[in-house]
Amino acid sequence: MTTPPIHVVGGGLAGSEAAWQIASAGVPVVIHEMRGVRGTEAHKTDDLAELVCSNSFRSDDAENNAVGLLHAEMRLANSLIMASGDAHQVPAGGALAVDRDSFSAAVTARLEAHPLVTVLREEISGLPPAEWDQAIIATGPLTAPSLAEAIRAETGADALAFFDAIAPIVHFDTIDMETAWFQSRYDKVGPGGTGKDYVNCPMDKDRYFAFVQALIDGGKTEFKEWEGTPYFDGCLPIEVMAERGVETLRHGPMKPMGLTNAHDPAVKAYAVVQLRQDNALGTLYNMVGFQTKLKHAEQVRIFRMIPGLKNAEFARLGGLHRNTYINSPVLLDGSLQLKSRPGLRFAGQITGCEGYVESAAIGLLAGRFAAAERLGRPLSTPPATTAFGALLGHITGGHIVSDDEPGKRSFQPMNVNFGLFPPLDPGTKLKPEGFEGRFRGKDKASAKKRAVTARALADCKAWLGLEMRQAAE
Ligand SMILES: Cc1cc2nc3c(=O)[nH]c(=O)nc-3n(C[C@H](O)[C@H](O)[C@H](O)COP(=O)(O)OP(=O)(O)OC[C@H]3O[C@@H](n4cnc5c(N)ncnc54)[C@H](O)[C@@H]3O)c2cc1C
Repeated sequence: MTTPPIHVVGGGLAGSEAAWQIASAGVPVVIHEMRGVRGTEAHKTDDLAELVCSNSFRSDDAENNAVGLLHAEMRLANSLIMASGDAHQVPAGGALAVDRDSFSAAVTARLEAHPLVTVLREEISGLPPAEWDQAIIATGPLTAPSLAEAIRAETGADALAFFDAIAPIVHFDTIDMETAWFQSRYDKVGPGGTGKDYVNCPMDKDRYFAFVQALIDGGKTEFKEWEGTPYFDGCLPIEVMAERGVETLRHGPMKPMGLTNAHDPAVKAYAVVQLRQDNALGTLYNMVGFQTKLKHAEQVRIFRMIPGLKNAEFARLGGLHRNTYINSPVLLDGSLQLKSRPGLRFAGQITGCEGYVESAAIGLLAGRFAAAERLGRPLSTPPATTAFGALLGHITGGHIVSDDEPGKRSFQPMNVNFGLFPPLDPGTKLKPEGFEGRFRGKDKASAKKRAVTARALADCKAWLGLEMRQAAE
């Protein structure tokens, strides 16, 4: 009996990788890609896995950088995107940058040449039909409107964002807690909360005025034509609010009411910046209401003016652009399957990851999960200690829903970063063998990264080994 195919909708970074993984497992796959029949606002060619903007896969340093680690794990997992990236790289220092045309042409050629892969050029305008018992939707940030509408109808009105308003995210251990303090407004205790769920950074009047002026003067990123509708109600960029009047922010996201400075209760702050826990581990905090289209370097400069954030390191900077992504932590199970429609998976940026590499990595996982299911093998998910697992955890469950605004989604797209990984075991030896002299903060931070990446690669190899044994049984 022939194995029925798995259908992949969208032949971008995620869909191409998913299809490759499925075919490599010996299962037939059909890619349905609309380019060739209908274009998007950003793609320029009909090639699969087109890079719509930069040609960089970012750092290739697997020891010290989370995306470099993800590269390494993907190479271990027979990634087509990484193999093609490596084969078509151009000099870029420690980064992996590629010749975009030959990269996409190579991905297209490998897929088209594979005997188990069929590429159909067509737009899929509704959810997959019932006869596609196994399907993956990987239609990306620019999903065609009719399919987006069908997804919205299936998942509920609040479940699909069409516009991405992102606020910066800060590594908690870089916040100065001698200046900032934990407190929820009016000490309100929400479900699962403690009344101390926010980090608060106080400002006096002079600092506040200087900060508002810096926001107004700061360099902004211009909207591109395709970015269409400027803003959604309720997510105005912080600098646009600042331009509406010097007191606007103090009556909006920076209001000081219901907060008492734990370090100096007698002094009332003129304004307060709040940060909300962003992941279950408590290693990342997002700046509440600080969605912005300031240029990245300007964000770093201006947000470090905030007391308590002088030395802040950002896991992600803010931005505003059209995006289509689902509320994955609510809608998907741990194997990227839509809870309401078993057999239908999502992959790539539409799941709420961000970036070429992350999208391809989630495509890789969705492809492996779907193939395992088709072949009747047990589904094994990557350990949380790996970059694969950390990213999957972010998408399928690792975020916090706000206590103060019940029902409000707090899940936002993100690149892979060290804040998503579980902490090291307390006894982990960080000092290299034979290390003499002072082990300074900087040495410790790099040693920690190296320990996290070494653990990840070992656990990833063990996971892939287990999968191979299961395949052989
Ligand atoms: C303007 C812009 C600039 C970006 N710049 C960068 C950057 O510099 N670096 C970076 O890392 N990331 C960047 N990104 C994000 C990047 O696009 C994604 O991370 C990555 O391409 C997502 O991969 P994907 O496979 O999920 O989606 P895509 O690569 O977009 O692939 C989705 C595919 O689905 C197809 N499709 C859509 N709807 C349908 C349908 N109904 N039927 C059939 N096919 C359909 C599309 O034609 C497309 O080929 C940018 C995104 C945008 C929009």
